[in-house]
Amino acid sequence: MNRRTGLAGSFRNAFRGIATALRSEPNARIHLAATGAVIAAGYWFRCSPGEWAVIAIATGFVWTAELLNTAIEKSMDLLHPDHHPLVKNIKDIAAGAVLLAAIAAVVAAGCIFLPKIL
Ligand SMILES: Nc1ncnc2c1ncn2[C@@H]1O[C@H](COP(=O)(O)OP(=O)(O)OP(=O)(O)O)[C@@H](O)[C@H]1O
Repeated sequence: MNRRTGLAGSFRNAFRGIATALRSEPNARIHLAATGAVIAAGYWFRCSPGEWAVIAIATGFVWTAELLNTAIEKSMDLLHPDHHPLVKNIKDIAAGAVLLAAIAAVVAAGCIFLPKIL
């Protein structure tokens, strides 16, 4: 924690970072819509506390991957704006992390909601 910023300032900066990602990344807005849909489904199907815990972990995992991916993309754009095969590898690997997190979240959602629907 930055002493001059303080705890409230650190939270403000973190929320500002999330808002920046939401404004600049279409994928982050897709995650936001998906998060809203999953929360609505959780209420609709009256999920148990254990199911809510899985939903929270899976959703947080996807958001964490997306925000880190965005930070890596922006870092690379700042450090090396020109086309470079290594930048491509770095960005593709970061995007791969988001994809894996999203697949895991879809599997978790399927395990929770499919038995309630079928
Ligand atoms: N400087 C670069 N050099 C080489 N390839 C790049 C470079 N910038 C982007 N790319 C390629 O284009 C893809 C998309 O990069 P971009 O920075 O536009 O992210 P994005 O469109 O926000 O993608 P994402 O869906 O991963 O968030 C990268 O995964 C990479 O394959």
